[in-house]
Amino acid sequence: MRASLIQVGVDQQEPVNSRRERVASRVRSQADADLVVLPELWPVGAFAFDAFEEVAEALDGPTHQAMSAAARDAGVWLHAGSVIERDADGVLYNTSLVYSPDGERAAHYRKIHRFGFDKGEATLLGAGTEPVTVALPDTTLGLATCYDLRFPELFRQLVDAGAQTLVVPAGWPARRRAHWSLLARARAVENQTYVLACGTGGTHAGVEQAGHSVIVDPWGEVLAEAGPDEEIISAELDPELVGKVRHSFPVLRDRVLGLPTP
Ligand SMILES: O=C(O)CCC(=O)C(=O)O
Repeated sequence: MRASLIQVGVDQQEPVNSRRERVASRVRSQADADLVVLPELWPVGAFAFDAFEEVAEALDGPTHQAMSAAARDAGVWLHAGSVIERDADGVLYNTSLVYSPDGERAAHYRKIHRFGFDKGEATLLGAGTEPVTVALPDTTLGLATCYDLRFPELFRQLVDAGAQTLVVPAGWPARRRAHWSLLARARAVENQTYVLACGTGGTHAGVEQAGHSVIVDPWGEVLAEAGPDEEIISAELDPELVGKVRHSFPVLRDRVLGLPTP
């Protein structure tokens, strides 16, 4: 199973509509992949808070239209990264979208852990409340977004629900790049899963992005890693490797649950 991560360079000089078309054509260029992954909030930029209201869209909005068509044309499963979603009550969310190869939206996931402490996303957006897994023919995806990467309990919940490939779109800042790379590998090792961590490149809203998207296998080996700018990385995933690693080194079996509070 071939996975491609498109590390989109987000430049605010590029109009959102142009970026949508450009990214859709990059998705179409990956027709030899089974699964294509895009980053967090690539239409607007994860730190372009001032633009969130303006670009907010319904679940069937312009990004949905473009990504559904691109997935169908390429014949791939597409994790289309995330958009600023506006729901029927006017609440905004950071929402990831997943499409099947026939262009149907297979799932959406509203980011649970909002970043910014008392600023930015944490004050502008509503919080998701539901972990989401998506069954593909060869693997089950567990969905998380950017700051979620710091919360291992969410990933354990996804693994308990059957996730074998954890997908993490992000807009991670360059100044904490070491955390990004470390946590992506840690989530793979501790959960014995593939991790597909897809960030953005370039600089937007004055925040230099880490880039360095990475594909990690269930033993913690890095199969592919991007540099800082727009780039596509790919790797072959062996759907049987998750089971093999869990069988030969059965750490998950040794979990001790329900310990008393000290
Ligand atoms: O946790 C971090 O250091 C970065 C998180 C972030 O940028 C985000 O969730 O948008």
